[in-house]
Amino acid sequence: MLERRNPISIGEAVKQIMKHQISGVTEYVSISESYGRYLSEDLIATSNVPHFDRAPYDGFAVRSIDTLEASQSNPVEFEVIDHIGAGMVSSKLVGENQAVRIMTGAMMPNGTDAVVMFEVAKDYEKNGIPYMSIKRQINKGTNVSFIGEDAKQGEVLVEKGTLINPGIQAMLATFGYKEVPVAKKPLIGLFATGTELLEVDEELVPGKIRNSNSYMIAAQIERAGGTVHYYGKLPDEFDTCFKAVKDALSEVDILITTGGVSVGDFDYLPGIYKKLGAEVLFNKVAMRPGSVTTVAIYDGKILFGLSGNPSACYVGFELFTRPIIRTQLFSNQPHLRKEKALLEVDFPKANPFTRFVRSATFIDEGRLKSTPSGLDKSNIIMSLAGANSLMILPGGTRGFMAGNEVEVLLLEDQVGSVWPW
Ligand SMILES: Nc1nc2c(c(=O)[nH]1)N[C@H]1C(S)=C(S)[C@@H](COP(=O)(O)OP(=O)(O)OC[C@H]3O[C@@H](n4cnc5c(N)ncnc54)[C@H](O)[C@@H]3O)O[C@H]1N2
Ligand code: MOO
Ligand SMILES: [Mg+2]
Repeated sequence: MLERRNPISIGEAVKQIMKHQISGVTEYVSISESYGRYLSEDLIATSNVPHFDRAPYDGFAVRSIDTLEASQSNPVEFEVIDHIGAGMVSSKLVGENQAVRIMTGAMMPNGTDAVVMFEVAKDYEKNGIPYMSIKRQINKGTNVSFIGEDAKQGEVLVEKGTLINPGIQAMLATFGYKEVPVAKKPLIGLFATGTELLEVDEELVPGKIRNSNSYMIAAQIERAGGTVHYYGKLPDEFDTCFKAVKDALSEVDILITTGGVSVGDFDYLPGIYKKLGAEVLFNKVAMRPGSVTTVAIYDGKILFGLSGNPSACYVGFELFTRPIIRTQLFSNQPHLRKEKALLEVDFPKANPFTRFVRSATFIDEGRLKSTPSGLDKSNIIMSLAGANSLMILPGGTRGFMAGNEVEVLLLEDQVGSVWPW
């Protein structure tokens, strides 16, 4: 007899899963390999940057007090007593009406408090001694890059869980991180189930299709920041599937299966969870696509039973698996970022379930707009290629029209959100 399933809300489903989140683990990698990884600790300034006052221009370091009388009609003359470039330190103490010829990046000499750019000075020699003169007053601090201007020691600069980008690479080097604490990439096991599945290099035959979900999910895992262990595809045979799933669970903390999770005669995942003695958190969610998404817990491990239908599988992963992976990457904002966008097309038909329409969201004249990236059916593959977002059309009795404001979940974004529901 057909088992009746009770759909739970999306928010409740996410909440249930997040109760079983797995903590992240730190590993150290060389700075040259840290680009694209996620910080596992807050990045704190270990020193002031710069850690000495320095010149931001090529010119002359002076005591501003000596420039007070300078004007167009009254040039003030300075004796140039030293000459330094970046990396050099002047040993001179600069006195009244003295200056040091200084290059960008060099440390301000003792006694000086301003830099006169070459462009506003006139330099010359008298009896083999270098001099310069200026015709304007320079305020204290002019053209000085002060200690701590860029970062103050002890300041938290980047939060843990952040993707390391080229700018963060520069910071890491600035603060002397030869080895960088990053989140160990979570390892996620993956099976595709279905007797109909062909390998990617097999010829098409009647009734069979190529297994596309494995490659799609593997890429989604990578995009989320994890590593995939692909175990291969399984035929719809209970014993084979049961053994394969059980064995894999001794190797990974998170196991994804795709297919075989609905109420069909060859949908064996529900029976497998039962025989394992796994706790099924839910097996129906009030959403489209992905309503059959099932999540179970076994021995502290999370089993994601994603739908076999490609679009449903894709959406199930992004809503339910991604935040688990991002939490293991130390993110405090593990969910997809939610923004408001203007709908580009009509969806006149109401749907009792909340829909996640694969869509292309773009900026037009300063506003986010969103349009479906293909057919809105759960068995569709082609709409996924152009999807950079999931447009949320809340379930209910009304349809939606072009120009309505809708919420979109951004798939390629790195910021994420704390809780989008
Ligand atoms: N009587 C009912 N039938 C169905 C229901 C229902 O509630 N009552 N739910 C429908 C919904 S919604 C979905 S979604 C699908 C989910 O099916 P399963 O998760 O059990 O997946 P399968 O039956 O194994 O396959 C469904 C579909 O997807 C294709 N598929 C499977 N794996 C792959 C793969 N790796 N790559 C590409 N395509 C794949 C498969 O060939 C099927 O066409 O159930 C509905 N039925
Ligand atoms: O789970 Mo099905 O995707 O609602 O299409
Ligand atoms: Mg099925």
